[in-house]
Amino acid sequence: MMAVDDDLVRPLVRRSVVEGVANPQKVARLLLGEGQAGTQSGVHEQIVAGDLVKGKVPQEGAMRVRQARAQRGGERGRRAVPLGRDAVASQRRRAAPVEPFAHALGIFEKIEQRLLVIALEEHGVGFGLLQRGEPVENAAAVGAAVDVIAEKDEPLAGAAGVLCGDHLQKTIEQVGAAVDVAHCVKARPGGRGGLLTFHAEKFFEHRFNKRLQSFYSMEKSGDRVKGLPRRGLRPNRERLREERCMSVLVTGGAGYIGAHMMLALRDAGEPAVALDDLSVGARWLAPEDAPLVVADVGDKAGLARVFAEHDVREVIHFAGSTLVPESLERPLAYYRNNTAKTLALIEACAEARVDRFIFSSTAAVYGTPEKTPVAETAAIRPISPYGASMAMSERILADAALAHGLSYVILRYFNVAGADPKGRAGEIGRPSHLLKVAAQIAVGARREVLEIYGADYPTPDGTAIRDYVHVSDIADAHLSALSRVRAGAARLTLNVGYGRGYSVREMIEAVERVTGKPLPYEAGPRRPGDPAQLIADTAAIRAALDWRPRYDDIDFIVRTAIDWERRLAASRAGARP
Ligand SMILES: O=c1ccn([C@@H]2O[C@H](COP(=O)(O)OP(=O)(O)O[C@H]3O[C@H](CO)[C@@H](O)[C@H](O)[C@H]3O)[C@@H](O)[C@H]2O)c(=O)[nH]1
Repeated sequence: MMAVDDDLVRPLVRRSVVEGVANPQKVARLLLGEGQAGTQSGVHEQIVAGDLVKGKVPQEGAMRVRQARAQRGGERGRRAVPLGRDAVASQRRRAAPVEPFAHALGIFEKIEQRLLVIALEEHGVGFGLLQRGEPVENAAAVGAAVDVIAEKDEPLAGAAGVLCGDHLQKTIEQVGAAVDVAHCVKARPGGRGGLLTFHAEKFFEHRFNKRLQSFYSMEKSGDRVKGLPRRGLRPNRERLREERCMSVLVTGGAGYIGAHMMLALRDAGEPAVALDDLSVGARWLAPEDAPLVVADVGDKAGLARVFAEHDVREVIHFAGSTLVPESLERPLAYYRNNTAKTLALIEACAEARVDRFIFSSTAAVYGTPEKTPVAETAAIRPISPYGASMAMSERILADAALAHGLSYVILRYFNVAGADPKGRAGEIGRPSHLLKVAAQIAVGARREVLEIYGADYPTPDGTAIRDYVHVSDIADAHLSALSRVRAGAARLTLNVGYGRGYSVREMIEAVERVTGKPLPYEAGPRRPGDPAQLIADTAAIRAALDWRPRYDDIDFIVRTAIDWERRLAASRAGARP
């Protein structure tokens, strides 16, 4: 592998077209037409020239380049193979502008290479290939996002992966730990010598829209897509490029679900900014490498500043109060935090250029549904101030969307539970959620006995049934919703659940299975505001979004909650677990 000359790389990167071709012989083969078709010779010439300047191109490779150019003839052929920096510079000056173009080298199968190229072009993504150990700063000039891809089976120091925004200052070596490994089927991050195998399908799934994904699967299965040229779809590049530079605003980004959302966005290579007043969340819960604005979500002037400063066009709104029993004690706080502040946020969006909105709502808007599983078409009859405050916010958003051209997805989620499987985030404090309380008792962080709120419900074992959804799946649903609003105008309200429920007793049994210890509990009276049963009808979300839950396994959910609680218990109060 050869190092690419910085002076050469920088201007090329600035044009979003770096071909850090590792091996000049490969370049030669490409120019000879033996490799991937469709090369942009301007780029290759410059890179080859750069390699030649360093005197590292094997004679054979240089010869073949010469031959190739000679065969093509023309002026470019005649001035091929410059031998000094001046020649490189002059060639660089004369080189015609080139289209974004890339070779994925060895990471992808051929078909994937081509599709990757199409995808990157499609999305106007600044794209570059850097050498092992090459500082990523060389690519920083591209702007908001750079995809860095190294060769297959290359040591982790030249890791394969997706980088963006804040990672740009890191070298590829450092990136070994920082790189998104979510889309890698095999990864040993954090150390030298590991291998990352890039999982192209996952990459496409998360990064690109449905249309492209289906194109990808059809191409992969060998089908031709009728009416589409083989080199793909012609997008509005300007718009796509613009989108790549924006940040997604995550309100409540230092809270339980918001922090998972920030992680999911980072894992997907999406620049994001968190906004949180830290009343419930904590600074250390939000990813360290993402900006966190400490502000009130109802402060319109503050929001306008954040929108402008971070070029926000999309908002994912989590900030608010979420505890059913607390809402009965402090209803006005719930209407202020959840309804009035959401109104202020939507007003600020309407006044700015923010036109895509994902709203985290709740199954509590259904109250006690007549039918279970409950579909989105069911009557909205909340039985707690919490549910009512969120139902009002939903209505405000829907009305504002019609009048102000907002595109939105409302996600009504059922019982969020568990913690990040990698242990990076989880629920903190002493909220009243069943699994949180049970996990705290199980690890000794709470001394009391778990109280079952009602054992006389009309359910098989008498205890209330809920549809528990892993928090990372909730975050993924938001990512899918984001893709959906980007794909075109959307006004969708969708349940987020797995479509099956567990009773309180079944949850206790799951905790006992995972810990291998009995959990002390006793049955008490019903808790006001609790319906007997809440299970999602998931048909709508499965049809509307490309959301595929990854953690639909109650023992896994419980295990992540227990692991998180153990981390918290082991750390000193307030310290990062
Ligand atoms: O110590 C406890 C805590 C809870 N429960 C029961 O466990 C079930 C789940 O309760 P909890 O975890 O407090 O969640 P919910 O009250 O169902 O509300 C959650 O689920 C809603 C959607 O279903 C979300 O909107 C809310 O934000 C979220 O708090 C309910 O039947 C509770 O009565 C107990 O029996 N003992």
